[in-house]
Amino acid sequence: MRNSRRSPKKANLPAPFELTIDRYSHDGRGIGIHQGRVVMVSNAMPGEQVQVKLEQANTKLWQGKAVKHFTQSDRRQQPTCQYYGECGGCVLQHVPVSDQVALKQSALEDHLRRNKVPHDALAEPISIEKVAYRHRARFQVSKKGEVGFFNVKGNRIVPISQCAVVVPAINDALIIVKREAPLEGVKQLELVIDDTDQLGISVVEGSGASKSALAQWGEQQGWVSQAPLQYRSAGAQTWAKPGSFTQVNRRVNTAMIEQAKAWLDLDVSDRVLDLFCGNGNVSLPFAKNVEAILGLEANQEAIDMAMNSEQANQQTRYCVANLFTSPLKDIPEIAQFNPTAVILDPPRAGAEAVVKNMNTLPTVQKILYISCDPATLARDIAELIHDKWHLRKVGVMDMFPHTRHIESMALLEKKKK
Ligand SMILES: C[S@@+](CC[C@H](N)C(=O)[O-])C[C@H]1O[C@@H](n2cnc3c(N)ncnc32)[C@H](O)[C@@H]1O
Repeated sequence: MRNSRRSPKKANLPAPFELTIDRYSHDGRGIGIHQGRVVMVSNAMPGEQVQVKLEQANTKLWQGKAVKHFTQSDRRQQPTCQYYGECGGCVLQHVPVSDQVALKQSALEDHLRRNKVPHDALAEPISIEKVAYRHRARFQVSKKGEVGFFNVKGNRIVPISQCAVVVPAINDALIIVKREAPLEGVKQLELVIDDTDQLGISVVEGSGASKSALAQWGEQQGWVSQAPLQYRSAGAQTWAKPGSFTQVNRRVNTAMIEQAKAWLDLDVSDRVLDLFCGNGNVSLPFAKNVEAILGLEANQEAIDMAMNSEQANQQTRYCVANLFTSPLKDIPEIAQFNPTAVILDPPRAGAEAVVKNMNTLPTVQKILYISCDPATLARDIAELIHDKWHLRKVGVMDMFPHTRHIESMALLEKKKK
C-alpha cells in the first residue's frame, strides 16, 4: 500500500515527455526539471533535449531513461561495448573519460560542500587505463547456465561473451568457462589473474557441490581456486586467494599507493596503523621505510595473507579486529602501539566509529583516508575537522572508468596548537 502511494505501478507512470538536461547527478545521470520535479535520466548529458520514459516516480523524484535524443551534446561519444544500455556495469560509456573524471570530481566536491568541509583545489586525479583494466571480475550465472552481468535495474542477468573492461586473459578464460565449466548450482563466480599471469577461479555464491566441482575443473585447466595468487605493487609483494578482495585495477592501485607514500611523507621514526588493511596492500609497501606497521582487519584469511608477504618482518604485525563494533581504545594490539600515522581504507559504509574515536590515539599526526564512497568520506572528514584535524589534500582516483563508482583519497593532519 505504502509503495503504491509513493511509487505508482508502471502502468500508472506518466507518459514519456520531452526534457532539457541541465546538469549531471552525482552518479553521472542527466538531471532536468519537469513541472517542478527533479528528473534523473540515464544516457542523457547536460545540454541535450531528450524524450524521457519514466521507470520510477515518487512525490520528490522521478527517474527514467532517455529513449530519444532530439539534440545531442557535442561531448557525447559512441559506446564501444555491445552491451551498453543493457548491462548495469559501464553505464557512463557515452561520456568521454575526461568528463567522467570531472563529474566524479564535482560529485566529491559537492559531498564536501554539503558536509561543510572547506578544501583547496582537488589534487590531480589518478586516471590511467580506460579499457581492459579489470584483473578480477565477478560474473552472475542464471538457472539456465548463462554467464553475464546484472542489467541496469539489477533484476535480470545479461549474458555476455566478452567484456571491454576486463583484461584479455579473463575474456579468454570466460569463453572456456561458458563452453566447458560445470555451472550447475553456481550463482556467481569470479575469474581473476595475478601479476605472474596465473589465473584463478572460484564460486562466490553457489552450492557446496558446485564449489568443489568448479575448483576441480579449474585445476584441470591449470587455474587455481584455493592456492593464493601473487601480486606486486609499489615494490611490495602480497597474496590473495581467488574470491578474496583485491584492488581490481592494478595500475591505478600502484599509482594510489605511490600517492599515499608521497602524501604521507613518512620516515623511519613513523609507526603506521593500517585500519581495514585487507591483505596489507596499502601498508606493506611502507615496511622498509617506517619503524613499525600494525594492520587491523575483520577477515582472518586476509590477515594470514598479509603475514605471509615477503615484506612482513619483525616490525609488521597484522591482526583480526572488527572495527565497526570495537572502540579503538579497546583493541589490545593498539594500546601499546602509539601510531604516528593512520591509513583508513574502509568499505562503502565508511569509518564513522573509528573517526569518532580518533582522539583516543593522541600520538597520531596524519590520517590517510582511501574511500570508495564520497558521501561517507565527506561525513567522516567533517567529524575529524570539527575536532583536531585539517584537510590537507583530497582528490579522486578513477579506479573504475565508465562505471558510477567514485574512489577518493584524502590526507588530514593534526592542527598545530
Ligand atoms: C576497501 S577494502 C580495503 C582493503 C585493503 N586496504 C586493500 O587495499 O586491499 C576494505 C576492507 O575492510 C574490511 N572490513 C569490512 N568490514 C570490516 C570491519 N567491520 N572491521 C574490520 N575490517 C572490515 C574488508 O574485509 C576489506 O578487506
